[in-house]
Amino acid sequence: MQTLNVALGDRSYPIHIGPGLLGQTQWWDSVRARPLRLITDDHVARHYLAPLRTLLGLDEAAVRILTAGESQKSWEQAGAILDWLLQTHLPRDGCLIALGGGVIGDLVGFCAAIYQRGIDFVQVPTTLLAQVDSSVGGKTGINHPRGKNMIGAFHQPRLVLADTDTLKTLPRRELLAGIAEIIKYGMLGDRAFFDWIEAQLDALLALDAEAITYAVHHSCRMKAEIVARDERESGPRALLNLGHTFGHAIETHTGYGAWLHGEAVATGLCMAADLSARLGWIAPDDAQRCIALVARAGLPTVPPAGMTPGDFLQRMALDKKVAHGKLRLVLLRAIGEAVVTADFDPAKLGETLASFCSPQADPRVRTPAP
Ligand SMILES: NC(=O)c1ccc[n+]([C@@H]2O[C@H](COP(=O)([O-])OP(=O)(O)OC[C@H]3O[C@@H](n4cnc5c(N)ncnc54)[C@H](O)[C@@H]3O)[C@@H](O)[C@H]2O)c1
Ligand SMILES: O=C(O)C(=O)C[C@@H](O)[C@H](O)[C@H](O)COP(=O)(O)O
Ligand SMILES: [Zn+2]
Repeated sequence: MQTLNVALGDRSYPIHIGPGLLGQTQWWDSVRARPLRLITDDHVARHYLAPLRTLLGLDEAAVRILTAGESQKSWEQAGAILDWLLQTHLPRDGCLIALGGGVIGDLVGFCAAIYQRGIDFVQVPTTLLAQVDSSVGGKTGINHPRGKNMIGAFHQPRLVLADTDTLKTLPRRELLAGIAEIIKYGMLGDRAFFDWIEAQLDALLALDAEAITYAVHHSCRMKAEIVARDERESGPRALLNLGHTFGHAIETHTGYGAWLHGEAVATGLCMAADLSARLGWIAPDDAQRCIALVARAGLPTVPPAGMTPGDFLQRMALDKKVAHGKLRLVLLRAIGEAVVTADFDPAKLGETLASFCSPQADPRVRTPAP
């Protein structure tokens, strides 16, 4: 078991990572005595709800089980949860538990941020993506038909409990989605980690315990350091958005759910690498290396059929990183060195979009299963 700390003064919190944590009581000492409400989804509940309920002594009325899926990150679902919290009289010193993937974490975290102007919550991430990324850092929110995560709040959890054993029941497609965010960390800030992912990809795909624990720990360490420096994304935190301006455009275009977040980010990473090479900032071979790693991981490397450069530009214009009317992108100066910049030739962006949206997509293409 390993513990990291997200250093944010009096809002600092631990991230515990390791196998078997969900069966252990000691992690709950700081919240156990408080009024608790647990929210999860039906897939996760099947595997992990009963033992946690017993451990925490929660009765049925303290638990809410949602239908799994990205469409739950909505105003309607947030409203329903807030109604339920009021109906069940959760006081301000209560605490929410988000048991599940990034959808549950983002949605429950958002409800915690706004319920009675903010209450505590705990992240219990059960997907690889949530363990390496979404459970840490306090970005919470919901989607809008016009844009991904457009409504939300920064609200840090009190505790993150990442039981790596839960990944054993994760569907393979969801495992791959998590690997996309792991590749992102290597590309944006740590070339040695990128090399490690290339070397250990088969071990990660086989859920080798040592490789998975290292990947979760290293990713969380990178994210915790960035978040501690720039909690509200006024600077370097935007590096964590590598691949996301393209990826979010795909998710919004496809209506949230047809493409998993990690799949859309995977394609976005390829597009960011390609554009960086077209700008002459990285060698074409390095861009190819990034795309090859994404493809080897069984992730898509081009956008959905029929999505046009115009579709991208329209969606990207609403990206949250737009400043003074200018699109800012996270691009590469090298593998392991990303920058956030508005200073790129838009014609080159057009070339990337045209090349990736081409109907004669290149043979690296792999689109996600329906
Ligand atoms: N807040 C952040 O910093 C941040 C970072 C990255 C992604 N996100 C958000 O996270 C969301 C994606 O999260 P996700 O990829 O975890 O998807 P998800 O929450 O939809 O979970 C994926 C699927 O796996 C199932 N599942 C979860 N854990 C399981 C387990 N252990 N065994 C079996 N099935 C399990 C879920 O029921 C669901 O069907 C997106 O909305 C994305 O925007 C947020
Ligand atoms: O924590 C961050 O900061 C990130 O950007 C992590 C991303 O992986 C994540 O998908 C995040 O939700 C994107 O945030 P957004 O502000 O671009 O909506
Ligand atoms: Zn992401």
